Amino acid sequence: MVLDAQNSKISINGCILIAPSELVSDPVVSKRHPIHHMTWLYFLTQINTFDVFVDASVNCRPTGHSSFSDKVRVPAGAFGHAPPIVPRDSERGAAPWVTTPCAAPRPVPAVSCDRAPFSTCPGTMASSEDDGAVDEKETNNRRRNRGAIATAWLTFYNIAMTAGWLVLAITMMRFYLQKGTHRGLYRSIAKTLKFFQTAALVEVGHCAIGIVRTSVIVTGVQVCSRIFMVWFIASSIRQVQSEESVILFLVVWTVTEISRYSYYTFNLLHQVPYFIKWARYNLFIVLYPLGVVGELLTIYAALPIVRRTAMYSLRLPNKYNVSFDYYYFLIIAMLSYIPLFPQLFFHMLRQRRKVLHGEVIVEKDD
Ligand SMILES: CCCCCCCCCCCCC[C@@H](O)CC(=O)SCCNC(=O)CCNC(=O)[C@H](O)C(C)(C)COP(=O)(O)OP(=O)(O)OC[C@H]1O[C@@H](n2cnc3c(N)ncnc32)[C@H](O)[C@@H]1OP(=O)(O)O
Repeated sequence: MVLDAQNSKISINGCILIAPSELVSDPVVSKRHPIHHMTWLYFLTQINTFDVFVDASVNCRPTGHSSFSDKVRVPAGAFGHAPPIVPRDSERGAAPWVTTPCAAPRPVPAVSCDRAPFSTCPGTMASSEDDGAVDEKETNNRRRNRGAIATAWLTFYNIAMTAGWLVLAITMMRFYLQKGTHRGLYRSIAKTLKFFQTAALVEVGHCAIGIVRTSVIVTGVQVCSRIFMVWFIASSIRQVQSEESVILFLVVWTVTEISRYSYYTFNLLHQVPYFIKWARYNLFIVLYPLGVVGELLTIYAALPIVRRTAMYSLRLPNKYNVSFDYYYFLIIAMLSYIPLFPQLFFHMLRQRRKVLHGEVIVEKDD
Protein backbone atom coordinates (compact mmCIF):
# COMPACT_ATOMS: atom_id res chain seq x y z
CA MET A 1 0.00 0.00 0.00
CA VAL A 2 1.28 3.44 -0.91
CA LEU A 3 0.29 6.69 0.70
CA ASP A 4 0.68 9.80 -1.35
CA ALA A 5 0.13 12.66 1.08
CA GLN A 6 0.74 15.43 -1.42
CA ASN A 7 -1.87 14.26 -3.86
CA SER A 8 -4.34 12.98 -1.31
CA LYS A 9 -4.17 9.49 -2.63
CA ILE A 10 -4.13 6.12 -1.00
CA SER A 11 -3.13 3.25 -3.16
CA ILE A 12 -4.09 -0.21 -2.02
CA ASN A 13 -3.20 -3.34 -3.93
CA GLY A 14 -2.38 -1.17 -6.90
CA CYS A 15 -5.76 0.59 -6.82
CA ILE A 16 -5.58 4.29 -6.18
CA LEU A 17 -8.32 5.85 -4.11
CA ILE A 18 -8.78 9.51 -4.97
CA ALA A 19 -10.73 12.02 -2.99
CA PRO A 20 -13.49 13.94 -4.77
CA SER A 21 -12.19 17.27 -5.94
CA GLU A 22 -14.19 19.21 -3.34
CA LEU A 23 -12.29 17.58 -0.59
CA VAL A 24 -8.92 17.70 -2.26
CA SER A 25 -9.34 21.41 -2.76
CA ASP A 26 -10.30 21.86 0.87
CA PRO A 27 -7.36 23.75 2.41
CA VAL A 28 -7.32 21.45 5.41
CA VAL A 29 -7.27 18.40 3.23
CA SER A 30 -4.67 19.56 0.80
CA LYS A 31 -2.36 21.44 3.12
CA ARG A 32 -2.70 19.98 6.54
CA HIS A 33 -3.93 16.45 6.75
CA PRO A 34 -4.52 15.12 3.30
CA ILE A 35 -4.19 11.53 4.24
CA HIS A 36 -5.91 11.97 7.52
CA HIS A 37 -8.91 13.36 5.75
CA MET A 38 -8.73 10.53 3.32
CA THR A 39 -9.51 8.35 6.31
CA TRP A 40 -12.55 10.42 7.07
CA LEU A 41 -13.45 10.33 3.46
CA TYR A 42 -13.03 6.61 3.33
CA PHE A 43 -15.30 6.04 6.26
CA LEU A 44 -17.80 8.62 5.24
CA THR A 45 -18.03 6.60 2.09
CA GLN A 46 -19.07 3.68 4.19
CA ILE A 47 -22.13 5.60 5.26
CA ASN A 48 -22.84 6.65 1.71
CA THR A 49 -21.96 10.29 2.09
CA PHE A 50 -19.31 10.41 -0.62
CA ASP A 51 -18.17 8.49 -3.59
CA VAL A 52 -14.56 7.47 -3.55
CA PHE A 53 -13.04 6.83 -6.91
CA VAL A 54 -10.80 3.96 -7.66
CA ASP A 55 -8.59 4.80 -10.58
CA ALA A 56 -9.18 1.81 -12.81
CA SER A 57 -6.33 2.74 -15.08
CA VAL A 58 -3.89 1.72 -12.39
CA ASN A 59 -3.36 -1.97 -12.46
CA CYS A 60 -6.34 -2.75 -10.23
CA ARG A 61 -7.12 -6.26 -9.20
CA PRO A 62 -10.41 -7.49 -10.67
CA THR A 63 -12.54 -4.47 -11.37
CA GLY A 64 -15.85 -3.76 -9.70
CA HIS A 65 -16.62 -4.16 -6.06
CA SER A 66 -14.87 -7.47 -5.89
CA SER A 67 -11.54 -5.66 -6.18
CA PHE A 68 -11.98 -4.95 -2.51
CA SER A 69 -13.47 -8.23 -1.52
CA ASP A 70 -10.53 -8.90 0.78
CA LYS A 71 -9.60 -6.93 3.81
CA VAL A 72 -8.35 -3.46 3.16
CA ARG A 73 -5.82 -2.46 5.75
CA VAL A 74 -4.66 1.07 6.18
CA PRO A 75 -1.93 1.78 8.71
CA ALA A 76 -3.43 4.41 10.95
CA GLY A 77 -0.04 5.83 11.88
CA ALA A 78 -0.05 7.47 8.48
CA PHE A 79 -3.09 9.53 9.31
CA GLY A 80 -1.70 11.82 11.95
CA HIS A 81 -2.53 11.46 15.60
CA ALA A 82 -6.24 10.93 15.46
CA PRO A 83 -7.21 7.37 16.32
CA PRO A 84 -8.53 5.25 13.49
CA ILE A 85 -12.24 4.80 13.04
CA VAL A 86 -13.53 1.37 12.25
CA PRO A 87 -17.06 1.31 10.94
CA ARG A 88 -19.51 -1.06 12.49
CA ASP A 89 -21.09 -3.71 10.31
CA SER A 90 -24.25 -1.72 9.95
CA GLU A 91 -22.32 1.25 8.62
CA ARG A 92 -20.66 -0.49 5.78
CA GLY A 93 -22.47 0.72 2.75
CA ALA A 94 -23.84 -1.78 0.31
CA ALA A 95 -21.74 -0.64 -2.64
CA PRO A 96 -19.52 2.24 -1.67
CA TRP A 97 -16.78 1.66 -4.20
CA VAL A 98 -16.91 2.70 -7.81
CA THR A 99 -14.24 1.58 -10.20
CA THR A 100 -14.52 4.31 -12.78
CA PRO A 101 -14.43 8.03 -12.14
CA CYS A 102 -17.97 9.36 -11.68
CA ALA A 103 -19.55 12.68 -12.32
CA ALA A 104 -19.49 15.31 -9.63
CA PRO A 105 -19.39 14.01 -6.10
CA ARG A 106 -22.44 14.40 -3.98
CA PRO A 107 -22.61 17.53 -1.82
CA VAL A 108 -21.10 17.34 1.62
CA PRO A 109 -23.71 17.59 4.36
CA ALA A 110 -22.79 19.68 7.40
CA VAL A 111 -23.11 16.72 9.71
CA SER A 112 -22.96 13.41 8.02
CA CYS A 113 -23.38 10.96 10.82
CA ASP A 114 -26.25 8.54 10.96
CA ARG A 115 -25.12 6.65 14.02
CA ALA A 116 -26.73 6.16 17.39
CA PRO A 117 -26.99 9.41 19.35
CA PHE A 118 -24.23 8.56 21.83
CA SER A 119 -21.80 7.11 19.37
CA THR A 120 -18.49 8.46 18.17
CA CYS A 121 -19.23 10.07 14.87
CA PRO A 122 -16.86 11.23 12.16
CA GLY A 123 -19.17 13.99 11.15
CA THR A 124 -17.23 17.22 11.49
CA MET A 125 -14.05 18.49 9.91
CA ALA A 126 -11.55 20.58 11.77
CA SER A 127 -10.39 23.78 10.23
CA SER A 128 -7.76 25.14 12.55
CA GLU A 129 -4.49 26.38 11.13
CA ASP A 130 -2.53 24.53 13.71
CA ASP A 131 -1.89 20.83 13.22
CA GLY A 132 -2.02 20.00 16.91
CA ALA A 133 -5.16 22.03 17.35
CA VAL A 134 -6.80 20.19 14.48
CA ASP A 135 -6.06 16.83 16.04
CA GLU A 136 -7.11 18.03 19.46
CA LYS A 137 -10.38 19.32 18.06
CA GLU A 138 -11.10 16.02 16.41
CA THR A 139 -10.34 14.08 19.57
CA ASN A 140 -12.60 16.40 21.50
CA ASN A 141 -15.32 15.96 18.91
CA ARG A 142 -15.14 12.21 19.34
CA ARG A 143 -15.34 12.62 23.09
CA ARG A 144 -18.22 15.06 22.90
CA ASN A 145 -20.10 12.85 20.49
CA ARG A 146 -20.03 9.88 22.83
CA GLY A 147 -21.52 12.20 25.40
CA ALA A 148 -20.26 13.24 28.80
CA ILE A 149 -22.79 11.06 30.59
CA ALA A 150 -21.87 7.99 28.58
CA THR A 151 -18.15 8.59 29.17
CA ALA A 152 -18.69 9.15 32.88
CA TRP A 153 -20.78 6.00 33.11
CA LEU A 154 -18.19 3.92 31.22
CA THR A 155 -15.41 5.25 33.42
CA PHE A 156 -17.37 4.39 36.55
CA TYR A 157 -18.31 0.97 35.18
CA ASN A 158 -14.75 0.09 34.20
CA ILE A 159 -13.27 1.25 37.50
CA ALA A 160 -15.88 -0.77 39.40
CA MET A 161 -15.22 -3.87 37.28
CA THR A 162 -11.43 -3.52 37.64
CA ALA A 163 -11.90 -3.24 41.39
CA GLY A 164 -14.24 -6.25 41.45
CA TRP A 165 -11.82 -8.49 39.59
CA LEU A 166 -8.93 -7.23 41.75
CA VAL A 167 -10.90 -8.23 44.83
CA LEU A 168 -11.41 -11.65 43.28
CA ALA A 169 -7.68 -11.96 42.55
CA ILE A 170 -6.73 -10.98 46.09
CA THR A 171 -9.33 -13.28 47.66
CA MET A 172 -8.09 -16.21 45.59
CA MET A 173 -4.45 -15.55 46.41
CA ARG A 174 -5.17 -15.15 50.10
CA PHE A 175 -7.25 -18.32 50.16
CA TYR A 176 -4.52 -20.33 48.50
CA LEU A 177 -1.75 -18.91 50.69
CA GLN A 178 -3.73 -19.57 53.87
CA LYS A 179 -5.19 -22.97 53.04
CA GLY A 180 -2.52 -24.33 50.72
CA THR A 181 -5.20 -25.98 48.56
CA HIS A 182 -7.69 -24.95 45.92
CA ARG A 183 -10.46 -26.97 47.54
CA GLY A 184 -13.11 -24.63 48.85
CA LEU A 185 -11.68 -21.73 46.86
CA TYR A 186 -14.64 -21.52 44.50
CA ARG A 187 -17.10 -21.29 47.37
CA SER A 188 -15.10 -18.46 48.92
CA ILE A 189 -15.42 -16.33 45.81
CA ALA A 190 -18.72 -17.56 44.35
CA LYS A 191 -20.86 -14.57 45.33
CA THR A 192 -18.38 -11.96 44.14
CA LEU A 193 -17.74 -13.86 40.94
CA LYS A 194 -21.44 -14.21 40.18
CA PHE A 195 -22.00 -10.53 40.78
CA PHE A 196 -19.16 -9.20 38.64
CA GLN A 197 -19.47 -11.71 35.84
CA THR A 198 -23.22 -11.12 35.61
CA ALA A 199 -22.63 -7.37 35.63
CA ALA A 200 -20.76 -7.84 32.35
CA LEU A 201 -24.19 -8.20 30.71
CA VAL A 202 -24.25 -4.41 30.80
CA GLU A 203 -21.56 -4.51 28.10
CA VAL A 204 -24.00 -6.02 25.64
CA GLY A 205 -26.18 -2.98 26.34
CA HIS A 206 -23.21 -0.65 25.74
CA CYS A 207 -22.76 -2.14 22.29
CA ALA A 208 -26.49 -2.12 21.56
CA ILE A 209 -26.88 1.58 22.28
CA GLY A 210 -23.62 2.37 20.50
CA ILE A 211 -21.52 3.87 23.29
CA VAL A 212 -18.77 1.34 22.56
CA ARG A 213 -17.79 0.28 19.10
CA THR A 214 -18.06 -3.47 19.44
CA SER A 215 -20.39 -5.99 17.92
CA VAL A 216 -23.36 -6.94 20.10
CA ILE A 217 -23.03 -10.51 18.90
CA VAL A 218 -19.33 -10.92 19.73
CA THR A 219 -19.82 -9.38 23.15
CA GLY A 220 -23.06 -11.32 23.69
CA VAL A 221 -21.44 -14.69 22.93
CA GLN A 222 -18.48 -13.92 25.16
CA VAL A 223 -20.52 -12.66 28.11
CA CYS A 224 -23.30 -15.28 27.89
CA SER A 225 -20.87 -18.19 27.69
CA ARG A 226 -19.16 -16.94 30.85
CA ILE A 227 -22.45 -16.42 32.67
CA PHE A 228 -23.49 -19.88 31.65
CA MET A 229 -20.24 -21.29 33.09
CA VAL A 230 -20.71 -19.46 36.36
CA TRP A 231 -24.42 -19.98 36.99
CA PHE A 232 -25.27 -23.23 35.27
CA ILE A 233 -22.05 -25.18 35.73
CA ALA A 234 -19.69 -24.05 38.47
CA SER A 235 -22.26 -22.72 40.91
CA SER A 236 -24.94 -25.33 40.27
CA ILE A 237 -22.80 -28.44 40.37
CA ARG A 238 -20.89 -28.47 43.63
CA GLN A 239 -18.92 -31.57 42.73
CA VAL A 240 -17.05 -29.74 39.96
CA GLN A 241 -16.03 -26.82 42.12
CA SER A 242 -12.92 -28.60 43.34
CA GLU A 243 -11.72 -29.47 39.82
CA GLU A 244 -8.39 -27.92 38.85
CA SER A 245 -9.99 -26.82 35.61
CA VAL A 246 -12.24 -24.43 37.54
CA ILE A 247 -9.20 -22.78 39.06
CA LEU A 248 -7.63 -22.63 35.61
CA PHE A 249 -10.45 -20.64 34.04
CA LEU A 250 -10.89 -18.52 37.16
CA VAL A 251 -7.25 -17.43 37.13
CA VAL A 252 -7.34 -16.85 33.38
CA TRP A 253 -10.55 -14.79 33.53
CA THR A 254 -9.23 -12.75 36.45
CA VAL A 255 -5.96 -11.80 34.75
CA THR A 256 -7.85 -11.01 31.54
CA GLU A 257 -10.47 -8.85 33.15
CA ILE A 258 -8.06 -6.85 35.29
CA SER A 259 -6.03 -5.95 32.22
CA ARG A 260 -9.12 -5.41 30.04
CA TYR A 261 -11.10 -3.14 32.34
CA SER A 262 -8.04 -1.18 33.43
CA TYR A 263 -7.18 -0.70 29.75
CA TYR A 264 -10.67 0.64 29.04
CA THR A 265 -10.45 2.97 32.03
CA PHE A 266 -7.10 4.43 31.01
CA ASN A 267 -8.24 4.59 27.41
CA LEU A 268 -11.23 6.70 28.41
CA LEU A 269 -8.84 8.98 30.28
CA HIS A 270 -6.53 9.04 27.21
CA GLN A 271 -3.53 7.89 29.26
CA VAL A 272 -2.86 4.21 28.69
CA PRO A 273 0.39 2.92 30.21
CA TYR A 274 2.07 0.81 27.55
CA PHE A 275 2.31 -2.31 29.71
CA ILE A 276 -1.48 -2.30 30.19
CA LYS A 277 -2.07 -1.94 26.48
CA TRP A 278 0.50 -4.65 25.87
CA ALA A 279 -1.14 -6.96 28.42
CA ARG A 280 -4.64 -6.34 27.02
CA TYR A 281 -3.63 -7.14 23.46
CA ASN A 282 -1.03 -9.89 23.98
CA LEU A 283 -1.96 -11.98 26.98
CA PHE A 284 -5.16 -13.21 25.35
CA ILE A 285 -3.07 -15.16 22.82
CA VAL A 286 -2.19 -17.57 25.61
CA LEU A 287 -5.07 -16.92 28.00
CA TYR A 288 -7.93 -17.46 25.56
CA PRO A 289 -6.98 -21.05 24.68
CA LEU A 290 -6.20 -21.76 28.34
CA GLY A 291 -9.58 -20.36 29.38
CA VAL A 292 -11.33 -22.51 26.80
CA VAL A 293 -9.47 -25.61 28.01
CA GLY A 294 -10.49 -24.83 31.60
CA GLU A 295 -14.11 -24.27 30.66
CA LEU A 296 -14.38 -27.37 28.46
CA LEU A 297 -12.73 -29.63 31.04
CA THR A 298 -15.14 -28.32 33.67
CA ILE A 299 -18.19 -29.00 31.52
CA TYR A 300 -16.77 -32.41 30.71
CA ALA A 301 -16.35 -33.14 34.42
CA ALA A 302 -19.96 -32.09 34.96
CA LEU A 303 -21.38 -34.48 32.35
CA PRO A 304 -21.59 -37.68 34.46
CA ILE A 305 -23.08 -35.76 37.37
CA VAL A 306 -25.69 -34.15 35.16
CA ARG A 307 -26.54 -37.50 33.63
CA ARG A 308 -26.87 -39.17 37.02
CA THR A 309 -28.96 -36.47 38.64
CA ALA A 310 -30.94 -35.46 35.53
CA MET A 311 -30.65 -31.88 36.74
CA TYR A 312 -32.33 -29.12 34.74
CA SER A 313 -33.88 -31.81 32.59
CA LEU A 314 -37.48 -32.31 31.71
CA ARG A 315 -38.67 -35.79 30.87
CA LEU A 316 -41.87 -36.77 29.16
CA PRO A 317 -44.65 -37.06 30.06
CA ASN A 318 -45.12 -33.68 31.69
CA LYS A 319 -47.80 -31.01 31.65
CA TYR A 320 -45.89 -28.90 29.11
CA ASN A 321 -45.39 -31.87 26.83
CA VAL A 322 -41.78 -30.93 26.11
CA SER A 323 -38.60 -32.73 26.95
CA PHE A 324 -35.20 -31.23 27.61
CA ASP A 325 -32.04 -33.07 28.48
CA TYR A 326 -29.39 -30.90 30.06
CA TYR A 327 -26.81 -33.60 29.44
CA TYR A 328 -27.19 -33.31 25.69
CA PHE A 329 -27.46 -29.56 25.96
CA LEU A 330 -24.01 -29.55 27.59
CA ILE A 331 -22.60 -31.68 24.81
CA ILE A 332 -24.00 -29.24 22.25
CA ALA A 333 -22.57 -26.33 24.26
CA MET A 334 -19.14 -27.97 24.19
CA LEU A 335 -19.39 -28.55 20.46
CA SER A 336 -20.42 -24.94 19.90
CA TYR A 337 -16.96 -23.87 21.04
CA ILE A 338 -15.62 -25.25 17.76
CA PRO A 339 -17.29 -22.63 15.53
CA LEU A 340 -17.59 -19.84 18.09
CA PHE A 341 -14.25 -19.69 19.83
CA PRO A 342 -12.21 -19.05 16.64
CA GLN A 343 -14.50 -16.11 15.84
CA LEU A 344 -13.78 -14.52 19.21
CA PHE A 345 -10.10 -15.27 18.99
CA PHE A 346 -9.73 -13.83 15.50
CA HIS A 347 -11.77 -10.82 16.54
CA MET A 348 -9.20 -10.22 19.26
CA LEU A 349 -6.33 -10.73 16.81
CA ARG A 350 -7.87 -8.05 14.58
CA GLN A 351 -8.25 -5.72 17.56
CA ARG A 352 -4.63 -6.40 18.40
CA ARG A 353 -3.45 -5.47 14.91
CA LYS A 354 -5.55 -2.33 15.05
CA VAL A 355 -4.38 -1.15 18.44
CA LEU A 356 -0.77 -2.32 18.56
CA HIS A 357 0.12 -2.00 14.90
CA GLY A 358 -2.19 0.87 14.06
CA GLU A 359 -4.03 -0.86 11.25
CA VAL A 360 -7.55 0.08 10.29
CA ILE A 361 -9.15 -3.12 9.20
CA VAL A 362 -12.22 -2.97 7.06
CA GLU A 363 -13.86 -6.14 5.96
CA LYS A 364 -16.06 -6.00 2.94
CA ASP A 365 -19.40 -7.61 3.59
CA ASP A 366 -19.40 -9.40 0.29
C1 LIG B 1 -25.83 -20.17 26.68
C2 LIG B 1 -25.03 -21.35 26.27
C3 LIG B 1 -23.64 -20.99 26.00
C4 LIG B 1 -22.95 -22.06 25.26
C5 LIG B 1 -21.49 -21.88 25.14
C6 LIG B 1 -21.08 -21.20 23.90
C7 LIG B 1 -19.62 -21.28 23.73
C8 LIG B 1 -19.07 -20.12 23.00
C9 LIG B 1 -17.58 -20.15 22.95
C10 LIG B 1 -17.04 -18.98 23.71
C11 LIG B 1 -15.64 -19.21 24.17
C12 LIG B 1 -15.34 -18.20 25.23
C13 LIG B 1 -14.17 -18.60 26.02
C14 LIG B 1 -13.82 -17.53 27.05
O1 LIG B 1 -14.82 -17.44 28.03
C15 LIG B 1 -12.51 -17.84 27.64
C16 LIG B 1 -11.85 -16.58 28.08
O2 LIG B 1 -12.35 -15.51 28.13
S1 LIG B 1 -10.27 -16.79 28.50
C17 LIG B 1 -9.64 -15.16 28.76
C18 LIG B 1 -9.18 -14.46 27.51
N1 LIG B 1 -10.28 -13.79 26.95
C19 LIG B 1 -10.22 -12.54 26.42
O3 LIG B 1 -9.20 -11.92 26.34
C20 LIG B 1 -11.50 -11.96 25.93
C21 LIG B 1 -12.09 -11.07 26.97
N2 LIG B 1 -13.26 -10.47 26.46
C22 LIG B 1 -13.24 -9.46 25.60
O4 LIG B 1 -12.21 -8.95 25.27
C23 LIG B 1 -14.55 -8.95 25.06
O5 LIG B 1 -15.57 -9.53 25.74
C24 LIG B 1 -14.68 -9.16 23.54
C25 LIG B 1 -16.10 -8.83 23.14
C26 LIG B 1 -14.34 -10.62 23.17
C27 LIG B 1 -13.73 -8.23 22.80
O6 LIG B 1 -13.84 -6.95 23.23
P1 LIG B 1 -13.99 -5.70 22.23
O7 LIG B 1 -14.57 -6.11 20.93
O8 LIG B 1 -14.73 -4.66 22.96
O9 LIG B 1 -12.54 -5.30 21.87
P2 LIG B 1 -11.69 -4.17 22.50
O10 LIG B 1 -11.42 -4.50 23.91
O11 LIG B 1 -10.49 -4.02 21.63
O12 LIG B 1 -12.61 -2.87 22.43
C28 LIG B 1 -13.09 -2.33 21.20
C29 LIG B 1 -13.43 -0.85 21.40
O13 LIG B 1 -14.49 -0.72 22.34
C30 LIG B 1 -14.04 0.01 23.46
N3 LIG B 1 -14.67 -0.58 24.61
C31 LIG B 1 -15.12 -1.83 24.73
N4 LIG B 1 -15.63 -2.04 25.93
C32 LIG B 1 -15.48 -0.87 26.60
C33 LIG B 1 -15.81 -0.44 27.89
N5 LIG B 1 -16.38 -1.27 28.78
N6 LIG B 1 -15.53 0.82 28.22
C34 LIG B 1 -14.95 1.67 27.36
N7 LIG B 1 -14.60 1.33 26.11
C35 LIG B 1 -14.88 0.07 25.73
C36 LIG B 1 -12.56 -0.19 23.46
O14 LIG B 1 -11.87 0.79 24.15
C37 LIG B 1 -12.29 -0.11 21.99
O15 LIG B 1 -12.40 1.23 21.58
P3 LIG B 1 -11.35 1.88 20.59
O16 LIG B 1 -11.50 1.14 19.30
O17 LIG B 1 -11.74 3.30 20.50
O18 LIG B 1 -10.00 1.68 21.20
